[in-house]
Amino acid sequence: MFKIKKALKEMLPVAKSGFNFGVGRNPRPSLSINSSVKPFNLFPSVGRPISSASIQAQSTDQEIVIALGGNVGNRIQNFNEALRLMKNYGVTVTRHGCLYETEPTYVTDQPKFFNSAIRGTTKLNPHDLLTVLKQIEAELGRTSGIRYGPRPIDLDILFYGNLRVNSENLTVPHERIWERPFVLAPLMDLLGSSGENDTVAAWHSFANCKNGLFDIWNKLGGESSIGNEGIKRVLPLGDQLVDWSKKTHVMGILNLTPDSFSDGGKFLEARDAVSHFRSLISEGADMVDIGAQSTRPFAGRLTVDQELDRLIPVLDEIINIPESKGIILSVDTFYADVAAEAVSRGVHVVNDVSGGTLDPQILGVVASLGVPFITMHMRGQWRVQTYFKCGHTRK
Ligand SMILES: Nc1ncnc2c1ncn2[C@@H]1O[C@H](COP(=O)(O)OP(=O)(O)OP(=O)(O)O)[C@@H](O)[C@H]1O
Ligand SMILES: Nc1nc2c(c(=O)[nH]1)N=C(CO)CN2
Repeated sequence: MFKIKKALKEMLPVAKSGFNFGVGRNPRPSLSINSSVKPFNLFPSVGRPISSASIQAQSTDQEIVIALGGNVGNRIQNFNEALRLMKNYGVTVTRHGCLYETEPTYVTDQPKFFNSAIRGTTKLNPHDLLTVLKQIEAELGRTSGIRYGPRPIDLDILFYGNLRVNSENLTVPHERIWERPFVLAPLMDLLGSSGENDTVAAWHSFANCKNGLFDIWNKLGGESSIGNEGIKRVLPLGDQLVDWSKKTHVMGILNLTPDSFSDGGKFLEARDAVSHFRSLISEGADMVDIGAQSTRPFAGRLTVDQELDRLIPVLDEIINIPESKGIILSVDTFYADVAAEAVSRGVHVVNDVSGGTLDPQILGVVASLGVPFITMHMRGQWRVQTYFKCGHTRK
């Protein structure tokens, strides 16, 4: 009872004020969300149908999965905008699936789709969530077109807590999950290797197979179908769409440091560094990671300015040589300011050996730059990494 009251109290401000449609570049029409529970048929995955009293308990956070698809306009911009709006309107995104480029199904004479899925939590009830998703689709320019035809964005509710919903305008789990590789592939990215909690166990149970959703996915081809069957795992980097499923990509390392293990001191001069960059490319590197700060044990730490002084002259030369066209560049740094400067000069990826722990600004900065972030794990403090052996530390 306490939980229900608390949940209703938490929902009240939302219900009173509506969601913040005014935020962002364009003023948006306001949508008032009525948080009261609408009538719908509920059949919990296990056990008896839920009574209306317990329906209200769903206004506490529920775990949900939403599938995204779209094949009209700037697909990545539409996905990003849909995610931003979802967050604004009451969905907390907790996990992102990978991004897939997929051949159109059902109606095949239309452009390729982007597909992905997110896992999140929401206090919106299922029908209010559907209303919000329809509103976002409309805001992103979706108009009623042909069934299964082209659209800037399609947002489908795959799962809502452990509930089954069957109403005139909403069916959860989504009816066509089971036949769609473009839905199952990103859904797999959102699941742990086995049931993580009761809600995820319920999602598996909806599949009516011994190994739940994993069996359904494997029947449709599973991981080995990615890259072959009209479904590619992709990542937009600058103006390229990189297909990660086509082959193993090789990353070359360019250390602009005096003291790194393998090549310290060899490429301090810009001329030598650029020449090494060229030879990495000629030997088949698809990506080059450029770092000016040594993170080996006992290395002294450079300031932002010192790191930039080493990095920028080399970076500027590399960006301007023809060989760098089509090559993915990453900057190996743990400083937010170095990451921002490198990206402004054309670097595609930020690679942080400290996983965001040495400069707390870096995660927010990289998020606002909108570039991929490689998060590395470092054992213990930088200076003592080698002392972490078999779980013991030495002072
Ligand atoms: N789980 C669900 N998620 C989203 N919409 C749903 C769901 N269940 C039923 N619907 C209903 O389906 C209607 C049609 O949805 P939509 O226009 O997205 O169809 P579609 O994209 O052409 O096909 P599909 O939903 O199979 O991908 C929606 O207006 C909505 O009322
Ligand atoms: N590959 C792919 N094909 C589709 C998709 C989609 O998201 N991806 N959505 C459709 C409309 O629901 C119809 N066909």
